[in-house]
Amino acid sequence: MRDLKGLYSALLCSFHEDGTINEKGLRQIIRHNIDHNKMDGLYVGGSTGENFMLSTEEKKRIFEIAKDEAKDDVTLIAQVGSINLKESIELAKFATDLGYDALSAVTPFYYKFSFDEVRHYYESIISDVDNRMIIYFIPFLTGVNISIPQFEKLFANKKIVGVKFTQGDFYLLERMRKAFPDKLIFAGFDEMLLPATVLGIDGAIGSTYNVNAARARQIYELTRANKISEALEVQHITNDLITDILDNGLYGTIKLLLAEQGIEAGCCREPMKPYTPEMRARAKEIYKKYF
Ligand SMILES: CC(=O)N[C@H](C=O)[C@@H](O)[C@H](O)[C@H](O)CO
Ligand SMILES: CC(=O)C(=O)O
Repeated sequence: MRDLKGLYSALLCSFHEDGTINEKGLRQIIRHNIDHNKMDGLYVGGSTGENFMLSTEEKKRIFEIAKDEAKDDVTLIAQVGSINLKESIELAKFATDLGYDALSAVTPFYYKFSFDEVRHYYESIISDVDNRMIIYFIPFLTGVNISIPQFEKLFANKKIVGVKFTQGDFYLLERMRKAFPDKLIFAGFDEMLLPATVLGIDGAIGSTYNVNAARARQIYELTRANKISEALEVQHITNDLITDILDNGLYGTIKLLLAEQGIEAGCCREPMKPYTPEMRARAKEIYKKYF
């Protein structure tokens, strides 16, 4: 079984202007992450992949393309979560059959599900597949919080091997690290890679690594080598960049930055808005400033 630790790009998906998947562009983004960015893995079908706006068939197609392009070059995690549990179960089987190294599922969102319902959801997704599950914990978008005792109940299932922790609460992160030394914790906020690394994460999964991989690698390795002030210099530049990206529209700007490097990263999926001339111009300025 493949070691899941390391740095992952949350894979973007390239779309044509009419919203259909641009397969050529998607393959280019995948290759760029492997060959140029030297990522340890790809997190496929996450928020960054605009997954929650796609049909089941489109989600499957993206899992297929990513596996076909990446082969066994890097670790592949398939995000299969959705509030349609039947769909999640189907996608978990599909990705496992394709040979994905692990699964991940966002906490079920929109309705105020009880913890028992959340637990049932995870147990159902993995019960019939021979694969590992990483909980996708992102309370600022889902509104779903999980306490340490609740994580303990989820982690009692040996197939649930870790969590993608997209949360800025470092007290909770420290408590998680102490409580679950044998589970994998992946940091989900690229802005806070340095402090999360100090607290002993096993890796990180992020959208900005699609373009800012070299700096992310430096932050991660310098921090692990206890060269904190050097790492902080790189985190400062990174956070200037991330602030500029967020200000101009997160996923669209990352795609426009990839386009500057000759990659057909395409558009975002509606209801995300099409690029305006101002947004394109600003992305060019950001590219010149940081790359
Ligand atoms: C919602 C979302 O995209 N979260 C990502 C990972 O969890 C992050 O990589 C952020 O995009 C990034 O840290 C910028 O805020
Ligand atoms: C990590 C992240 O952004 C994702 O879920 O795609």
